[in-house]
Amino acid sequence: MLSIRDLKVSFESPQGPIVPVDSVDMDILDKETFTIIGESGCGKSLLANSLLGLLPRDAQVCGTVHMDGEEILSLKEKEWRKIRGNKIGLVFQNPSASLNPVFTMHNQLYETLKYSNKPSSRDKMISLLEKTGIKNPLRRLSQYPHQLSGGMKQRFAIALGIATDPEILIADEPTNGLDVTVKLKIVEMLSKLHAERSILLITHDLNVASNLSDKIAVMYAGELVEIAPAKSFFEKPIHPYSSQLLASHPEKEMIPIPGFTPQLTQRPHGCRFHPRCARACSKCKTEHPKLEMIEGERYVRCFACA
Ligand SMILES: Nc1ncnc2c1ncn2[C@@H]1O[C@H](COP(=O)(O)OP(=O)(O)OP(=O)(O)O)[C@@H](O)[C@H]1O
Ligand code: NI
Repeated sequence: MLSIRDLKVSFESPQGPIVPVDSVDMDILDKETFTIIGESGCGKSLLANSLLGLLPRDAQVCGTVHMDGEEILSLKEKEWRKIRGNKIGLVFQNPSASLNPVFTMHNQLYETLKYSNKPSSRDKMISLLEKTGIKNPLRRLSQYPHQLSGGMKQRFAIALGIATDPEILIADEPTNGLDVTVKLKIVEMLSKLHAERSILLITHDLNVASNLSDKIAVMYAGELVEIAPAKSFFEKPIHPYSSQLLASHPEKEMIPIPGFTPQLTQRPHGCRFHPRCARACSKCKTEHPKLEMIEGERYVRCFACA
């Protein structure tokens, strides 16, 4: 459904070009929940935003993204607007900041639907709110963002994301900052939506990832280092970074990964993870591994594992 090849996002910097997203290859299938995990700053949000034509002005992007056979990366802004919302929906990372405080829920939904030429009847709006688990939808429609709790705002942000019935929904940290009970409810609601469309989910939360995903991609220093079906990934992560990331989780052994993620201007030669990797050999210090298929459906970027 969405096929990404050799996607790169780069910027000019005083120290020369930096490449926060580097040579990403991945496919998101129909009705699949594809989740990207990885430490802060590894390039997850820039990757997601490049699929929406929402990169900062000074970003340079290359590679290809095909959606249902059509290349979308090279589209002009006017054409992007037709895709954004209609074919690709977005749940903003921070609903408190993205919801307009002077508009009621009704107005915001109305604008979103009108913008993409979708019917904006009250019944349609009520069913969207019901679908995202918002109780008393009729009363809620006349309220303003400040009258809603954090969890309710997040539900509403998801309602806006799916309002135009996109084929794929991109949700960047949809449970960030929510308390545990609210988070669980949002996860439950997202898993219901999952049957209807593809979802690209970005999260730091490994519980959320394991509950919702069909596939997991692990990103490190701008590159995907592992792609695997979620079940086999959590049973047996293969890339050393993946295993260390899982082990560093508070609910697991909580063993921190030694060292730091490299700065964008000082990425190590060879495998980008080698300075932090317990299994690194001399080849890892000099040669750059490719993402290779090792078992059906599993891809790993590692000399020690391939
Ligand atoms: N406009 C920009 N100009 C230069 N560098 C940028 C720009 N936007 C982001 N970056 C850099 O690109 C890297 C990746 O950023 P990105 O926001 O994609 O990370 P992330 O994986 O989503 O992190 P987080 O988990 O904290 O949200 C970061 O090091 C960031 O500093
Ligand atoms: Ni991010």
